[in-house]
Amino acid sequence: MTNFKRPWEEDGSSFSNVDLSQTGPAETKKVKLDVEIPDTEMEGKDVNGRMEEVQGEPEPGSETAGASSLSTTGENGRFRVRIDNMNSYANSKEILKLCKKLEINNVENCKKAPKWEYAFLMFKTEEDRTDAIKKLNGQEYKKKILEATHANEVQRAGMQGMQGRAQRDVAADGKDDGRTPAERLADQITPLWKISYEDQLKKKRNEMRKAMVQFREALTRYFPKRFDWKNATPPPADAPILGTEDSEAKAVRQLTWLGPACGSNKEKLPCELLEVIPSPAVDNYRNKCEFTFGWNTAGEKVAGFLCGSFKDGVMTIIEANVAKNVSPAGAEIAKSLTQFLRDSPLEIYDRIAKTGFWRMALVRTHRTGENMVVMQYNPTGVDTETIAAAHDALRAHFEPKKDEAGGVTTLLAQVHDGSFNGLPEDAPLHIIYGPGVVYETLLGLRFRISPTAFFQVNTEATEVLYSKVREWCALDEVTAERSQKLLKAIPEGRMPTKSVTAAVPATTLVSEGVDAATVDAVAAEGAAAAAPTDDGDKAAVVEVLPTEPIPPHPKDLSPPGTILLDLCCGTGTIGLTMALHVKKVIGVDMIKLAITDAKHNVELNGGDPEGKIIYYADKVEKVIREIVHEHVGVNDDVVVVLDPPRSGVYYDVIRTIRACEAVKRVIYVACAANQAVGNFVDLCRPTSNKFKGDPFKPLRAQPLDLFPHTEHCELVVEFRR
Ligand SMILES: C[S@@+](CC[C@H](N)C(=O)[O-])C[C@H]1O[C@@H](n2cnc3c(N)ncnc32)[C@H](O)[C@@H]1O
Repeated sequence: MTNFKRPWEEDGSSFSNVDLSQTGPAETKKVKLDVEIPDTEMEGKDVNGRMEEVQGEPEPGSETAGASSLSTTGENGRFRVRIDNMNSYANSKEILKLCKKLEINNVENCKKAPKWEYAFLMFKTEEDRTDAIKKLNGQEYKKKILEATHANEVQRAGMQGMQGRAQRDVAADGKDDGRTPAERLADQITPLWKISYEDQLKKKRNEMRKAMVQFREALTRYFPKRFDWKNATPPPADAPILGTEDSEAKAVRQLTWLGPACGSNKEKLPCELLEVIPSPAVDNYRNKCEFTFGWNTAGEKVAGFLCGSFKDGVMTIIEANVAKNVSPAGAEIAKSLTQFLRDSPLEIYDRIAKTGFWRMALVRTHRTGENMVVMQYNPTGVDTETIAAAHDALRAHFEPKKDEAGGVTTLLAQVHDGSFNGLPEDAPLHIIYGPGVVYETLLGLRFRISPTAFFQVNTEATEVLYSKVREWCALDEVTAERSQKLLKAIPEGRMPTKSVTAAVPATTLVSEGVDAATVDAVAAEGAAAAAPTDDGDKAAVVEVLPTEPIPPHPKDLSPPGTILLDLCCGTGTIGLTMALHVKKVIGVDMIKLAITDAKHNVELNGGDPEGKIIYYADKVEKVIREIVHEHVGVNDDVVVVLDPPRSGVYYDVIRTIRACEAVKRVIYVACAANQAVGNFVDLCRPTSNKFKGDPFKPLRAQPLDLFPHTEHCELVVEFRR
């Protein structure tokens, strides 16, 4: 049993985006965005909330596409050449070498992403560009004949650069494949829009299955080579460990559950993967959108979605109402924003030239009828009077209709001169009118949402998600288990045949470290759980002899109830929907405004007279140890709900969870299952110096569709140990 390697050591490549444990925090990684909707807070952010750096082609339809794009023309003094029929494996270095060989001078820059079959060269002068085209056109390179042309020209016609290019390019590009710009947008932001919802769900389940296969494969790599894990019988839980155990022996002992687990379902997955729960709302479900400002194909100012990608040289803004997932209220507000932009004397911001004023808007629309707009502008070079006038114009445009259906109930402005094309958490916000926040209801509770706080974008589906999480936290089960223990401890023969209320004298339960109040509370809880619900008067009171102490259940040593660690809690939604059923809720989120909301939400929903709800506004990896140390007793029952951003949590969070013996259940809510596999593996890998504590096992996995028409799917996995 030598040469044992951990999965991540063997082959980083196949798990490059899940190996949080070996490469350090995801914050250091560059992750290519793989989503279509650009505007969920954590979309595009790493576990530390910073923007992920996009490699290669920018996110289609996203703000990033515009931001990182190069000019398709002589913008900013650049004259561009497009080279087609390029071998997709060629890289920019090689192309620059070719230029040198062909004596093409003054190449300013070369742009070529791995899969592109074309490249762009940039020159300072028209002369250099013409010379390059002459030399490159018809040249054989890597067994292909190159075609070099002027990159698309722009007739600016008085427009800002990028949008002017967009107008022309979309028209030109649309001819290529016959799609209208609206269809292109739909393909970008709702790529599954053409297939039936039923087929979308099948496709999503298949993606979830693939992630679970990855998970299984990663686990099997801990076994010794040629170990027949599929047919091995797991050792009994209480089997003694003989002598010292090397890592492979440990893997065999701790992971052999995998064979029977895979054998128990026809897909051979480490646990049952349930069918996808559909979203109650299939269209118009988004309660939040970010609208980009620019020009449409007719050259008119518009607030909508950035369509196309830099790779195709296509950028334009498409009206929001063409997107299937935008709410009607959101589309109406986008229309109103469009009108505002057309009336405004201030220019739209040009991401290439970095000039202009109006940048983008965040729009939140809620079932409560409350709608928020955050209008972002670039203050550079604009005097204070003009800015004050811009605020006044905004107020004058939106406030009169604020009380009408679909009206903007609160309007804010964000000042932002940086290059990040979203709503930065730290850029100043001014409330122009209204409370500066909106409210939403979930499972009968009310939640306040600040502009930069995370809130799930599909409210109806979120209720389904949270109900599932609550169900799998099994809080009732813990109560029932505890009362079962109490009942079992009642001597045989004295057990009544009917349901009983176990009234346990405090003295019978007292054991080391347990005070009488705790014992009474445990007994009361057991009694309540065991009491008949339909036929109260049949309850018999059973007396337990003080001479026959009830063996303490580990959980009974602590005050009754469960501690819920709501890690990455946002505005506190998950924790608060369960607060009544637990003895403590500890929520953590790195966005300060989200935690301010969470605290406010506690008050909004009846307060916290017992002081059992505690929040940390910090990165979970920073505070998890402190939380465990401060709040968790060795015999507590702790359930962790982990709902991190796409890239998962830093592996140290998983290490701490594992090392805390009181954590018996982890409910992992993954918004990108394939990227959560690293965390899944770290929860379940055999015990080691790095990952102390018993491993968890996955019990079941439930996909839920929160994003119809897109490729995203939420996956809830229940882990226990
Ligand atoms: C997918 S959201 C879930 C939020 C919440 N559970 C909900 O359902 O609304 C992920 C949350 O993780 C937070 N987050 C991201 N990285 C974090 C980190 N390193 N530490 C703590 N919170 C983090 C984000 O601010 C965001 O609120």
